[in-house]
Formats: sequence, structure tokens, C-alpha cells
Amino acid sequence: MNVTLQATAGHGAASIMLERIRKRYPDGTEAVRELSLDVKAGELVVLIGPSGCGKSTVLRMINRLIEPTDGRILLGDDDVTQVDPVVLRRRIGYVIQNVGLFPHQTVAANVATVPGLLRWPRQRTRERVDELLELVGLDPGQFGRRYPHELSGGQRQRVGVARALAADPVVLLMDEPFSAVDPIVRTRLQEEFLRLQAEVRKTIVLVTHDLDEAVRLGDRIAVLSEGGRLEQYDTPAALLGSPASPFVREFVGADRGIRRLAVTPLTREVLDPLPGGDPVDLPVVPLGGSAYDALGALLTSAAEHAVVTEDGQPVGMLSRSRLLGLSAAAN
Ligand SMILES: Nc1ncnc2c1ncn2[C@@H]1O[C@H](COP(=O)(O)OP(=O)(O)OP(=O)(O)O)[C@@H](O)[C@H]1O
Repeated sequence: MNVTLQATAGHGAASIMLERIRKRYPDGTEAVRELSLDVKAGELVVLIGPSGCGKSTVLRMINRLIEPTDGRILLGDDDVTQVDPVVLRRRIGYVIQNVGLFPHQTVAANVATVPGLLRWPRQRTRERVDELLELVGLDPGQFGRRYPHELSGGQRQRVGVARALAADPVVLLMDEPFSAVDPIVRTRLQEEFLRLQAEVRKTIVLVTHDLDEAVRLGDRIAVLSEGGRLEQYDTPAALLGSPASPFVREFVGADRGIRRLAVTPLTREVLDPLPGGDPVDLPVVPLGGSAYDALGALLTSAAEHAVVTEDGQPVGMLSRSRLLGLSAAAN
């Protein structure tokens, strides 16, 4: 029996529940032996792990590009195996490495793919395409009529995200979405993507090889080992601060202390009192900013201390040794 996705449609985001899912390929490969995972509505979860551990298989089981051998996948209240795969895929955005744009269609036509399948009226589709191109930072007038080969890699990636968001999906699946662009463009796309996510708040499952990307983007990170075994499922700070197994400890690496600074906000507890008189020529960093950025400011100015401000007013001093202590606490 096929049921529709009425329970979840139109509400912007749906939770995902993987219940003891398993995938055995016809040749006998046990890509996923048994995995349970919950993703809350509006949460961005990153799947990370060594090559071949089953990340893409898990992702593709959610939109039924691959059928699970066993187990249940719930999208909101709906069991996805009971939903027509075509209907399902229109409700789930999917972004892959190198985007997979249709080369002979314009940017606007690419973004309009799913609204077209859903037979939206032309005017509504046109408005939606313009809205989405603007949302991902591309001027519709300038880019709508171009073809994919007339774009940079980063611009193509943004079109891929716009296309995936076009019919307001309840879930977005992303498989290595930023890995085909160079590191500088990647960092910018990641920042833009976080801003976009703050606006649209979709439920997102993103696969990556890149731990820095996982730490930067994930609300929670699921570390998988071979056979889709869930080694740890935690916030970036908890993962870097207390790896749950030797596997995770090795996977997050010896520099996890420094990485952890990127997800550690500066709080009053780490501050020393302000000195008497005006501190001069010291770097200034905001309270609540990342400890990693503060370390960067200290290292580039070769200063031992930074002034920490709140609403522009100095509230305390931060020493280099306190910062390094924060990073060492993770090791
Ligand atoms: N169609 C298939 N038939 C048989 N085995 C497959 C098939 N697709 C994937 N596999 C195997 O399943 C396992 C998991 O593959 P999957 O692509 O999910 O891993 P991954 O973690 O996404 O890897 P990578 O990070 O390298 O992309 C691998 O051992 C892979 O060789």
C-alpha cells in the first residue's frame, strides 16, 4: 500500500528515525549490519567515517534509492517503505558531489525540476526559482539563463542546493556536497550554507570525509566504522572532548584539541580581570566568539593577552596560556 506524506508535507522539516536498518548487497557485501539513528526535525546531522563504511548506503536508503534489507525508516510518522518512491523523492531534496545538474538545461530550468514534476503553475514556479536563486546568493536575472558549464564550481554547487530546496522538501540529503570545490570556496560555501540553514531549518543528513566540515556544520555527528557500525553520536564538542572509543579517538586525531577550540565559545569563566589603566595595542575578541578565532588573533598579533568585549565594552582579559589550556583539556 502506498500512503502519501501528508503527515509531514508542508511543515518545513520532518524527523527521521532509522530503526535497526540493514543493507546486504546481492553479492553478499554487508554494507550496513545494523544501525539505529534518530535525527530531530530541523537538525543537521553529519555522517562521517572511513571510506567504504556505508555512509552513502545509509543516505540512499532514506530516499529509497537503495532498499534496506531489513529495519524501518520513519520520516515524521511515515514508514518510507510504505511511500511511493517517486512521491518520496519529491519530498526529499538530494544534493551530491559534482551536483548532477542537467547540462542542457538552464539554471532556472534545473531549479524548476521538481516544481515541474509537481505541475506547479508556471508563474508560481518562476517566482520560486527567483526566490531560491536569491536565497543561495545568485542573481536570478544574471544566472537564470546560463547553462551549468557557464558557472564556476561553487556557483554550480549553489544551484544544486537551490534545486534540492525547490519544492520545500521536508528533508535534505547531502552526499559530499562541498568536496568538489577548492578549500577556500568550500569554507565560504559552508558559511553560506549555515546561514541558509538558519533561515530554512530543514532536517539535513550530510555525508562527508572532512572532519573540519563535520565539526563546522553538524548539530550532531555520527561516526561510523565498517559495516555502518555507530561508534559515537554526539555534538561536535562532546565528540572532540570525550571520544567514546579508541576508534573515535584515532579518527578525530591528535589535533582534536585545536579543533575543539572551534566549537568552544569564550565564556566569562576563562577570563582574567581587566588590568588597571587602558590596555593598548592588544587584540580584541568578542565574548561568545570561538576560542579558535581568539587563538588566531593572539597568534597573528604575537600578544600574550587579548581584551574580551561584550557589546563593545571590555569585560576581561584572555591569556594565551588559558586558551592553550582549553585545547589541552581535550587531549
Ligand atoms: N551496489 C553495490 N554492490 C555491492 N557492494 C556495494 C555496492 N555499493 C556499495 N557497496 C559496498 O558497500 C560498502 C559501503 O559502501 P558505501 O558507498 O555506502 O560507503 P561510503 O562510506 O559511502 O564510502 P566512501 O566514503 O568511499 O564514499 C562498501 O564496501 C562498498 O564496496
